[in-house]
Amino acid sequence: MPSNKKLLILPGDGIGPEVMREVRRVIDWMDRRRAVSFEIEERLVGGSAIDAEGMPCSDETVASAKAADAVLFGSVGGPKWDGLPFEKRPELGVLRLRKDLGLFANLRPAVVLDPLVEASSLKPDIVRGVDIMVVRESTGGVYFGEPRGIEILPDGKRRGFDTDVYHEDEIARVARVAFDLARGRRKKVTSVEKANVMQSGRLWRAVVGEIHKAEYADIELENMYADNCAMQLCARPKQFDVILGSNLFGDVLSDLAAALTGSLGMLPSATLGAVDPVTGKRHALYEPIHGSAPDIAGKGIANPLAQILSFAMLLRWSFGMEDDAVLVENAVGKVLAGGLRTADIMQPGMARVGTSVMGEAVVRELDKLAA
Ligand SMILES: NC(=O)C1=CN([C@@H]2O[C@H](COP(=O)(O)OP(=O)(O)OC[C@H]3O[C@@H](n4cnc5c(N)ncnc54)[C@H](O)[C@@H]3O)[C@@H](O)[C@H]2O)C=CC1
Ligand SMILES: CC(C)CC(=O)C(=O)O
Ligand SMILES: [Mg+2]
Repeated sequence: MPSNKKLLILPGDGIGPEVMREVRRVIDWMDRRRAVSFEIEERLVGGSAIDAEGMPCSDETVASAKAADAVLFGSVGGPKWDGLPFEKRPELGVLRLRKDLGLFANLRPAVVLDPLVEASSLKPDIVRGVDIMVVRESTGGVYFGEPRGIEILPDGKRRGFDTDVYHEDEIARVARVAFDLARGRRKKVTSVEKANVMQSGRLWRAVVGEIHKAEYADIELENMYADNCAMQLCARPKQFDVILGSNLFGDVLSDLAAALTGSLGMLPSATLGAVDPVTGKRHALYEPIHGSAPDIAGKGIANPLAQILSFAMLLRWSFGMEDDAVLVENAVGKVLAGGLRTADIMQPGMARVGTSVMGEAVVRELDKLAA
């Protein structure tokens, strides 16, 4: 008996709708071939929502996201909206969804797939076998802290300011997510901050240490300054298992980790809320870690694999469909092993393809794997 899963799809701007089109092929395949039926609603978000609805994320969209079993998100932003006042920018669409749905833990797996070892800008020996989970806090810190602004001083000069602020409970809950994940992996958490120069970083280190001591003595905890972590990610990435960081540090370090895998176009993510003790459900949003890539939007060359792998994370984390999540991941692996490459991961001797051909190839591999 097919079960209905409510899915809200928000393609967004730039390459968002282009890569989302390829995920729709995978969803259609799941609908056809597996015992699952997706009830899909699609809405605008980001710049396209500003143009049509006057705001980057309407109350109706937030309500739909809350009612859905999961949200699949593309990306927002672009030069067309760069001149808008700060409080009207497209990026506020995704920030609002994270905040209003309580999506505090952003899981960003950076896995170097064997066929792409040579696609990384780092030496093969350095990146082969890298498998890192970045856990980024995603509803607090400097992206949300008040006060913030740009003020004019008496001398006519401008002064810009933001506030990096964390309550200890915000640190504790995301730390538990990281430690729990590490328990199912290689049992190591590297917590990154700048405790040497930031008060919020001092609190971060203290709280993570307390949670570790009280609840996770079986896990190795390493504290590392964020700047050192950036260097270590390039020099010796295999030392890392789970990296835990604030909204800002997790954002920056996961883009860096993406470079190890070959491209930003390869990294999916899941942003999860707390499990409701009554219903056992949680809000969740799945998105690639990349943005709207205005430099390649409209050219049909964007890599859709991060978006497709985000759908695999959705199957795993929101719908408990582990086998199907692995099936999608294996299909992606097969396509790459077969030599197809979008421009961002192109290597000598491989076949360069566009966004649609890559999406079609994933569906063909799904057919073969499921035969
Ligand atoms: N969650 C979201 O919606 C995010 C939105 N943004 C927004 O996206 C816009 C562009 O930001 P950028 O800093 O340029 O970051 P970006 O991630 O959009 O692009 C950075 C570079 O990576 C390349 N790239 C990204 N995704 C790719 C893919 N799937 N296939 C091939 N190449 C890919 C781009 O072509 C570009 O050269 C901005 O408005 C930014 O605020 C940025 C990050 C996240
Ligand atoms: C709000 C986003 C544009 C921030 C970002 O870069 C991200 O979440 O990856
Ligand atoms: Mg980012």
